[in-house]
Amino acid sequence: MNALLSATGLEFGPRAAPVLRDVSISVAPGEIVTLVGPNGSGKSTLLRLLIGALAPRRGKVHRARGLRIGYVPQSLVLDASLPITVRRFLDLPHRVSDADAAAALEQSGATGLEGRQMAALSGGQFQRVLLARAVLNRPQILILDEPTQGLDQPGQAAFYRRIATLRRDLGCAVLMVSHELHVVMSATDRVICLNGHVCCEGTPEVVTAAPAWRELFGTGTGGQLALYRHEHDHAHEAGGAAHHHHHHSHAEG
Ligand SMILES: Nc1ncnc2c1ncn2[C@@H]1O[C@H](COP(=O)(O)OP(=O)(O)OP(=O)(O)O)[C@@H](O)[C@H]1O
Repeated sequence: MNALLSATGLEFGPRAAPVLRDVSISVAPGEIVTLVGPNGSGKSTLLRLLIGALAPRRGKVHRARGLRIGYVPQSLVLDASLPITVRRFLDLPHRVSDADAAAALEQSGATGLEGRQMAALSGGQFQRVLLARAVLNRPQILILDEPTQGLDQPGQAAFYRRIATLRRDLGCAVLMVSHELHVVMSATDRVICLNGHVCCEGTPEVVTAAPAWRELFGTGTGGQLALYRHEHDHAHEAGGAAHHHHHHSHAEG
């Protein structure tokens, strides 16, 4: 397989208490891969190793030659005392044309926000602007670290639909971290469950049946997933009724 991005035998953190041990991963062109795992299981660290922001103690990361990565970090704290408009934010770190900025905003569902102050955006708008900045790089792979953090459930669902559309339009692969298991499962080609090491990986169906998954997330998840899939098969993509419906079927189990 010609992976866009891959890693083998990654080790990170102190030997006595490794954050990651023997982690191998690869992402093929066009696929959507989701990393799941408990807090502190090394998901963000793995993404940062893959983009080259951190160096592993052992192991290797391989990026396809000239690979264009669009990275959306888990959080970005902007100094509210330094005003910056969305348009100027999109010029960081490289200036872009107005046409490219407008196109990226449109692709990210943030049309017309150019003149707004970054500090005045809602959480959902902020995430979409971060996504627009990642899209500007014409990425072959989008790497998203908990992109829907702080969004309500309809907001999350809309965000994942947008990711699917972007994947189709840009032809890019997507590697993301998420805690929203039920939504992720419906929007993902492959799931990798991380807990310092790769516990299990595969299609959503395979992973949720794995004993390691059940240990981490309990058997309730399987039931919720079945419910979600059932509803999802009935295809109600947009509209408040669908969200309402989903909300009920995803009560904690
Ligand atoms: N540069 C670093 N050096 C050493 N340890 C680190 C470094 N960065 C993070 N860690 C540690 O690695 C562990 C995993 O952190 P990480 O942020 O990767 O987890 P996560 O799975 O993304 O968690 P969450 O779901 O809470 O976001 C944490 O214990 C953290 O303190």
